[in-house]
Amino acid sequence: MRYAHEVDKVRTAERALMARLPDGTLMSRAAAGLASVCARILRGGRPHAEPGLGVYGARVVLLVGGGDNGGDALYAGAGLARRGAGVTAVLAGTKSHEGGLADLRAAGGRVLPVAEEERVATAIDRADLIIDGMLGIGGRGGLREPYAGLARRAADSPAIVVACDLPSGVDASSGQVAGAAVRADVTVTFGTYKPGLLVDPGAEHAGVVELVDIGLGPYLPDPDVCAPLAEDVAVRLPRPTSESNKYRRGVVGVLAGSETFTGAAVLAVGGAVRGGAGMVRFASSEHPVELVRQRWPESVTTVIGDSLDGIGRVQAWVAGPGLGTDERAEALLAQVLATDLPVLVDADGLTVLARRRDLLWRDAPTVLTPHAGELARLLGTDAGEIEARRLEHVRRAAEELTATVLLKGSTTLIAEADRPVRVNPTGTPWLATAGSGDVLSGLTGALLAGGVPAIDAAATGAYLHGLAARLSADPYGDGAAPISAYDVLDALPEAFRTLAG
Ligand SMILES: NC(=O)C1=CN([C@@H]2O[C@H](COP(=O)(O)OP(=O)(O)OC[C@H]3O[C@@H](n4cnc5c(N)ncnc54)[C@H](OP(=O)(O)O)[C@@H]3O)[C@@H](O)[C@H]2O)[C@@H](O)CC1
Ligand SMILES: Nc1ncnc2c1ncn2[C@@H]1O[C@H](COP(=O)(O)OP(=O)(O)O)[C@@H](O)[C@H]1O
Ligand SMILES: [K+]
Repeated sequence: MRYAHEVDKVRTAERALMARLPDGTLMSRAAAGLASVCARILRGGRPHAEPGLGVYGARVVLLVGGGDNGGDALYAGAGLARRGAGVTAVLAGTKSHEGGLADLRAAGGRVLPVAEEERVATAIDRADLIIDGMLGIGGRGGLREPYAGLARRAADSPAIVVACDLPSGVDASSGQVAGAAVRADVTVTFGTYKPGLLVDPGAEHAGVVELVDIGLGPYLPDPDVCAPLAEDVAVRLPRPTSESNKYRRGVVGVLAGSETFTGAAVLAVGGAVRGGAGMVRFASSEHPVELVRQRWPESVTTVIGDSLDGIGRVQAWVAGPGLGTDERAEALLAQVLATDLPVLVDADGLTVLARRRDLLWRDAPTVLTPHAGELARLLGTDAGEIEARRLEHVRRAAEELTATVLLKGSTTLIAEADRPVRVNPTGTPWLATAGSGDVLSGLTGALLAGGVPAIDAAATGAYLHGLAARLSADPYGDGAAPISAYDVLDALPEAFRTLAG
């Protein structure tokens, strides 16, 4: 698991640790870690194969802000200068860290005030590696000048950009980017991950994130956000044993589809079948039932009117994809939510819930899987607000709706009240294709029916779904192609194997 802490918690832990250490120890640990990652990059090691020219003679530019983030960059620059790099510090703050500046000068580094525009521009354009030390966890809001201009120039340079602690302009606690921000190839972060490095839009500005241990661990409280690694997810996968039978593996009920929308039902049932359900019971009107029977003959289907009576026993429900939003849909959804079973509500089901939030007053686990537009309807705000501050909104939704909320999008987030928000690390933008969300609902429903707790089912479902999409869009890791929701379904067995293997 990768754990992330918000700024106030990082600062409290840093204070507690600093009180036990000689002055400057933490900064020198941070700077040494940063310098060693930069040296590795210059030598051509992972994660970058280029430029591989070594540290000696490499042209390194430091973008230095007025705070301690600039101090880290200056000390790291001094370390690289001592190994033979040609280091130029561009001083962009109203002041600069004195100790760091003295160390860089003593190591033979060059210093340029930001006002020397032409020389600064030339240095950035010719750099092999740029360290962004403008703002760290002290940054607030979008970058102001001259930082914003330097960030733009760095983006146009062919140099590898390494962010110190976090890309300047990214809000450390939320991942919000309010205006100009640095786009890094690699971010070297200190002590713990920051939520803004894991959650978009911040995450996509951070590139590959490397954590440098500065000894903060024992002083950090529970994390605010965490991102599971493959092994964390693998242990949660339900696996059949010799004791298993189809009922014990979990029977999932799927209430989806309507005369108008049939495809969503076929895809949701497919997700449940491929998600490892022992049996899928599908309830809908005539046309979708006919199509599901043709495509998934292994499912048990029932044509229903406005009652679910006689469907048979299930251990969890998936309700909503293609269901419609009329009174019949509302009545059926109400019946599902009146059970004491885990229920996942998606798509049209969420639109119905936006006007019937009372249906969520229940004791059994409820998982909601909205995209930003659906969550906006549920919370009475607009999708742009949600996209800009995903973390805040997914937390708010989990609390207000008393449910496990999986917010889909460029980084899928999963929240439950009083627990760290989980960030899904898999996925690809190619997944943004109609119907792929229906696959996720069926898949997650199968995990719920298999007895996986709601937050783990949602996190595991999102992980497998994103992995299947990657395997299908870019199976050889050498170039991606567009995929359909069906391709995601077809890649699910491979995703399970990859994870379990
Ligand atoms: N503490 C420790 O033990 C350790 C800390 N470490 C390092 O310290 C870093 C935190 O350092 P920090 O607290 O000095 O804040 P930092 O991010 O450098 O700059 C804040 C300054 O920027 C300014 N500013 C803010 N927003 C702005 C904007 N949008 N656009 C332009 N300017 C803006 C703001 O100025 P103001 O607006 O207040 O005038 C403020 O003065 C941390 O990330 C890590 O790298 C490591 O060494 C490990 C040990
Ligand atoms: N920019 C993106 N990057 C990665 N994944 C994305 C992006 N946008 C959407 N997705 C994913 O694509 C899927 C789309 O689901 P959804 O919006 O419900 O579509 P549908 O309702 O048509 O099935 C979700 O799993 C979502 O997380
Ligand atoms: K930075």
